[in-house]
Amino acid sequence: TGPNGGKMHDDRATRLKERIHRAHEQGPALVMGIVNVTPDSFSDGGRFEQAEQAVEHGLRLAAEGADILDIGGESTRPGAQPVGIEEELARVIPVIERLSRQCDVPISIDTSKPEVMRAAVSAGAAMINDVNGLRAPGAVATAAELAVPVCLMHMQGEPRTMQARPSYQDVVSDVRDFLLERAEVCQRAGLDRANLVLDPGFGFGKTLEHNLALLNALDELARIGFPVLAGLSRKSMLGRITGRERPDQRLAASLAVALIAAQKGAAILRVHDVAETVDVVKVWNATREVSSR
Ligand SMILES: Nc1nc2ncc(COP(=O)(O)OP(=O)(O)O)nc2c(=O)[nH]1
Repeated sequence: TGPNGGKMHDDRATRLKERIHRAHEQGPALVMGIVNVTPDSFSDGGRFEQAEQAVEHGLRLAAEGADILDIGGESTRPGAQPVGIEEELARVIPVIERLSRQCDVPISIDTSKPEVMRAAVSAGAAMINDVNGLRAPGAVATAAELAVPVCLMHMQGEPRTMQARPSYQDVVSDVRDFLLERAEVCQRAGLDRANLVLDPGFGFGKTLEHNLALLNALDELARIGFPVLAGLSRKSMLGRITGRERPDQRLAASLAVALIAAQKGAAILRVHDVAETVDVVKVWNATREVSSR
């Protein structure tokens, strides 16, 4: 990207950082729409069809009111197999390039690989979302160099094995300590504290009880001093509670936990169902304004 390209990214990243902090300090929560560019997320079209469908999906979520679009090329579902760098780049970069040109909703790259972070920001992404908390070699240095908002998420183990036997001394304090330690490491490496977002990682090495304890303690996490991102949408924990086997049957449960997370001070809600979640946040926000008059 030329100098102005870089400038554009900086502006988008700076504006996004400010919006995240406003959501953290005074609400309402921002809605982050999920755009998965993984073979299992679309009908078995080829590479081009996949990118087309992902761009269309992103544009639809933007039209529904998404404040951020989270683009991911590697499934992190329990049991998921890792994806190589070239494959991940081939999936997400074309989508980010097209989306960042066709709509002005800021884009977040959902990746743990430094090379993908760099290429995605060059292609127009304004945020990094790392389920691995920047623990890959070179990830912290790369994020420091890119200087965009970064979500640090807690995961116990790795997607392939994390749900085998999750165990904690005390899940809330263990997760909080991990996130604070990652935030410390990032700040020591030169990341701007104002760019850091923390995420307890619902479903990432947690039993249902662990997930519910973390949801109940979300206000405690939100008081640590960093904006909090909550990713609960359609997750299997909701299936356990409601008996809804299929993710697309979990809209009501997803909206319930989105409201709970918003009320507990989450700054960003990462969801599949953008239009519905935007309405939930609007209704909640309207009641807040009345009470403050
Ligand atoms: N920051 C953050 N990023 C995430 N990325 C992927 C998934 C995986 O969610 P899953 O339902 O397995 O798949 P997806 O939501 O990508 O369809 N969850 C999170 C999360 O909770 N927080």
